Amino acid sequence: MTDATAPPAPPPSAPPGTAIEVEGLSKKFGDFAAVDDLSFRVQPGRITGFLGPNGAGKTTTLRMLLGLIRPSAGRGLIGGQRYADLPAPLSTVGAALEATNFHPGRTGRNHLRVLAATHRIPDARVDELLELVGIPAAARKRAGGYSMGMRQRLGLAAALLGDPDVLILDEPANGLDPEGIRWLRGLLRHLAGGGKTILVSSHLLSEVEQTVDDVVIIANGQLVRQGSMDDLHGDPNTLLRTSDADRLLRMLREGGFTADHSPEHGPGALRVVGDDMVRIGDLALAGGAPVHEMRTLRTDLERLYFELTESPQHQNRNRAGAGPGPEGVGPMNTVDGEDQR
Ligand SMILES: Nc1ncnc2c1ncn2[C@@H]1O[C@H](COP(=O)(O)OP(=O)(O)OP(=O)(O)O)[C@@H](O)[C@H]1O
Repeated sequence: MTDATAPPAPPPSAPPGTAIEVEGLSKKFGDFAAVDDLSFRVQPGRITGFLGPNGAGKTTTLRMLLGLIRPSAGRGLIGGQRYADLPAPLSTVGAALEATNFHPGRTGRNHLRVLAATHRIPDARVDELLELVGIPAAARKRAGGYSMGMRQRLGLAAALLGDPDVLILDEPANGLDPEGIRWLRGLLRHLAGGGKTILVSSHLLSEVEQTVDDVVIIANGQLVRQGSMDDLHGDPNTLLRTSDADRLLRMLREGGFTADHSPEHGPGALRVVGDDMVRIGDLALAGGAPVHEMRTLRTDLERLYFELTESPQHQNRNRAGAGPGPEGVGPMNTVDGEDQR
């Protein structure tokens, strides 16, 4: 029987889950603004990469979100509340900030059991999590002998102990081998699929590129870009190579495509807006134009990331005057390249 006086159910479009909201967050250490008027939102059910070069202010931001240090201005909210005001922090937010803060003489399993006991979580949950993070046997050894990757896995298990709605992980892929990174990707995808809100920091876009749905990119404590990975990738184009470029270009335009010569890709190259290769290929075949190459052109994200975070405006304050960045990619490089896949 239904109660006619009951409040109506929330509309199905209301996003379930717990969002993270960062509003004008700042942190000064003396005169130094480690985080500077930073605002962004992290959506439930999605994995968000929190990206920025070393020293950009990622850890400081996460520490403020978790109430470990006090903001100089602004606030970080989890489900609309400051961390300190959460009635059930362990089941709201799980965090793994550093992979080193385990008692070296205690086994990983005991570490989790102690943590679990203080929150009346049964030991069975500990064993379940050790299975989940892939260290059921190793967790019976002392944590002091753990590799970085094992400490990361144990930290993740600790973060998941209270089955929280929100996961905040600082550089969780550090110390994991490629197989471990693939495993982590699968686990985070699974957790986000269950509605969890996941914020993962990294100083490498390439490390999280295949893992995250959204990105928040910061440099020198300030926001430089926020959006989905699709936004970051931009619209795909198609590169075509032919021995009869003028003719094929005419045919493509008559077929409704926006296209042009692309001399930077060599002789006979055409760039077509969009990636409808079936229609493009059919058009070329129908017109009898030989196609020697056809592939999708995408923004080179690694270059874009350096462009965003190392532009003259955002050049890393910790490396000012230190010359160009990794592999000679310096602030003067522009984002006109695409990857070759
Ligand atoms: N307690 C502190 N006192 C003074 N400066 C600090 C303090 N904590 C952090 N900083 C400085 O604030 C800046 C941001 O540091 P933070 O650790 O937040 O960067 P990060 O983006 O997490 O870098 P990384 O990727 O290297 O971990 C750095 O220049 C750092 O030296």
